[in-house]
Amino acid sequence: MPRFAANLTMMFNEVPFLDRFEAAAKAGFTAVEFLFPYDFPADAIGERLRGNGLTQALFNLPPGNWEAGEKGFAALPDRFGDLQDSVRTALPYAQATGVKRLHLMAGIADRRDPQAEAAFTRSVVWTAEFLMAHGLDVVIEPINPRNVPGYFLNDFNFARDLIVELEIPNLKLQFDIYHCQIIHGDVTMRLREMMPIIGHIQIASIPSRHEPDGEELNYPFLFKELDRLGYGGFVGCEYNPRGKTTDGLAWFKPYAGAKP
Ligand SMILES: O=C(O)C(=O)[C@@H](O)CO
Ligand SMILES: [Mg+2]
Repeated sequence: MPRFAANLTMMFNEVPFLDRFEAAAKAGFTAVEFLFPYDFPADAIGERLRGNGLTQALFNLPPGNWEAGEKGFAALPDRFGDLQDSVRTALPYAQATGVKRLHLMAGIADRRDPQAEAAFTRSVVWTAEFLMAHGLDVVIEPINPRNVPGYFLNDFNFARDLIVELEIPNLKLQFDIYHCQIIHGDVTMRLREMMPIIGHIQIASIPSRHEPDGEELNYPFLFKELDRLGYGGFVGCEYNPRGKTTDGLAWFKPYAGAKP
C-alpha cells in the first residue's frame, strides 16, 4: 500500500501553516511534505512533526526569490554561489525534521544552452556530494512547461539520462505523475522503466491538479502498480483541493494510517 504524504503547501490551507501538521495527522496521514519551510524556525517544524507522529517525506532547497519568478539556481551558470548557500541554508531544516531527501530545483534556463546544461550538471554533482556526507538524497524533478514556462528540467528522459550517467548513489528522480502525463503521457511504462532511479513520487489529477480521484488518469490502477513494482518510498499529494481539504479525502480513506 503506498504511503501518502500530505503536501502542506497545497493541502489544509484552511488553517495556518504550523497547524496543518495536526490537521494532516487527524485526517490519517503519517507523513507530510511541503515546498519550503524557511519562513519558520527549523525547531518549530521539528516539534510539529514529532508532536503529531509525522515523518517528513521531502521539501525543496531554497529557490531564490519565488515571488519574482525564480525557481532555483542549479542551471544558472552565474548563480553557483547562491546554489551553495541554499544547500547550507536547508541543512539545519533537514536535521530538525529528519527528512531523508531534498528537491534541487533547476531554475529558468534554456535546456539547449550548453552553458546551462554544464551548470546544471555541476550543481547536481556538488549538491549530491555535499548532502551525501549528511546522509541525504537529492532529487531532481522534471516540471511541465504549462505550469512553469522556461523551466530548465522539462523532460523525464533528460533527467533519467543524467542520473544514470552520473552514477551518484544519492541522486534520484522525483517522479511527479502530474508532470509526466502532461509532458509525455505513457505514465505506467515510464514508472516501470524509471523505478530503479525514483526517489520520490507525487500525484494530482490531470489536467486540473485536484484530488487524484478522476479525470485523465486511473490512480487506483497506478497505486496498485507502485505496489507491484515494489516502490517503498512516499507518494506526495501535491494537489489543490477542490474545496475543503477533508471533504476531498474519500480517495484516501483506504490508505489512511499506512506505515512503511
Ligand atoms: O511543482 C512541483 O511539481 C513541485 O514538486 C514543486 O516542488 C516545485 O515547484
Ligand atoms: Mg511536483
